[in-house]
Amino acid sequence: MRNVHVDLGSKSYDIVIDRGLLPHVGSRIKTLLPKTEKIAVITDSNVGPLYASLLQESLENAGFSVAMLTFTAGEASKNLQTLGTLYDGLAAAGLTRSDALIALGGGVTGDMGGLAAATFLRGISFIQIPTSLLATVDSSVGGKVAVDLSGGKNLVGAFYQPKAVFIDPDLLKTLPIRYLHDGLAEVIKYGCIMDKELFVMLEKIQSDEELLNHVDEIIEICCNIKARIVEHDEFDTGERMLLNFGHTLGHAVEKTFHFDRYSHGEGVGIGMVLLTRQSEELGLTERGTADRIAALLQKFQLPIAVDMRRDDFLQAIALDKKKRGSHLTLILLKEIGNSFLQNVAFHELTRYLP
Ligand SMILES: NC(=O)c1ccc[n+]([C@@H]2O[C@H](COP(=O)([O-])OP(=O)(O)OC[C@H]3O[C@@H](n4cnc5c(N)ncnc54)[C@H](O)[C@@H]3O)[C@@H](O)[C@H]2O)c1
Ligand SMILES: O=C(O)C(=O)C[C@@H](O)[C@H](O)[C@H](O)COP(=O)(O)O
Ligand SMILES: [Zn+2]
Repeated sequence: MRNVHVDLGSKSYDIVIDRGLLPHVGSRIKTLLPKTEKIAVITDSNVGPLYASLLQESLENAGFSVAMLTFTAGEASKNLQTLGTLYDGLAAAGLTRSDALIALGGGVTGDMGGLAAATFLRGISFIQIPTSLLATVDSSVGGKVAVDLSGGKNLVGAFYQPKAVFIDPDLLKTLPIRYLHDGLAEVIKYGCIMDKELFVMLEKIQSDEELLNHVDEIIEICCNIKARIVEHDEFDTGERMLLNFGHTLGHAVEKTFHFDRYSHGEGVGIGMVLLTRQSEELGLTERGTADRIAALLQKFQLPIAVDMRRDDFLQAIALDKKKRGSHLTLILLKEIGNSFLQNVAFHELTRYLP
């Protein structure tokens, strides 16, 4: 078992990483939330049929009554309409303020379930049980919860920390390869922004099988990086923005293709390469860095280019959450493992765009 503690004062919590954890998670949650009687589990149409009954049984054995709410899998569901349906489900299940919500699934489930937990009855206890690589290494940690608008990614959301994150890496065995690679893009991101050793370790991995053999260690490394950043900057006013490397262009890619062509990790991968190529041209990044990132992404069948024009990027970036008035904060690399924030006037942004 591995444990990563997130130290946020009264909002502190543990990330537990343990194979075979899911069938035993009910008793752990009972210890954590002794006054809770009812738990709503939010899951999607792929993950539900695989794992919901195992979780339900574990929760019921621990004495909870359980309401299961399922939505259609995919980023295109991460919106206000689905959220509204979830609120109706929570109300119909009769949840009270001492009850709790569990998100069982990938980042879409965690982000939307978290926003439901943050807002239903003005906030009920929230637990993350991430099931995709991306959710284990990134989205289940740190408390960013949100849904998309057609105008942009994660535009309606909150900062709402979970009471615990329970990771059972055995669940990754059923994850489709496309989404294993999608999650890897965020792992590569961590390597790029502050862990050269992690990046080099990924460069040495030659197959998906080898990747899965290292996955517990990779999850622990990434959760530790994110936990330390979030402890310093929970509300994304400085250092936390480094976690957004590749996301300004990546979110633009996702939005431009209506959230159904490129997955989040695919968008982030494209964003990391395109931005780093430009910053190399501007003399801000060590030469060869973009090629190195691109080679690593390509080894795991991730895209490194996109059919978009500069105007498409500009339009989509207009609502980026790192924009303050007429300035936008970009995240750039000096070299692999070394990142910095660059404040750019919006009218000068084209210098950084492909
Ligand atoms: N809050 C944050 O800090 C944060 C961080 C990174 C990404 N995100 C968000 O996370 C989302 C992407 O997450 P994702 O890649 O997990 O997407 P996702 O939730 O759509 O999951 C990807 C696909 O894998 C399936 N799946 C998940 N776990 C499975 C399993 N164990 N077995 C079989 N199928 C499984 C899902 O049903 C889905 O089809 C995006 O919306 C992104 O914006 C949020
Ligand atoms: O936790 C963070 O902070 C991140 O930026 C992690 C990102 O991987 C994640 O995609 C996040 O949801 C993006 O945040 P946003 O504020 O740009 O919506
Ligand atoms: Zn991300």
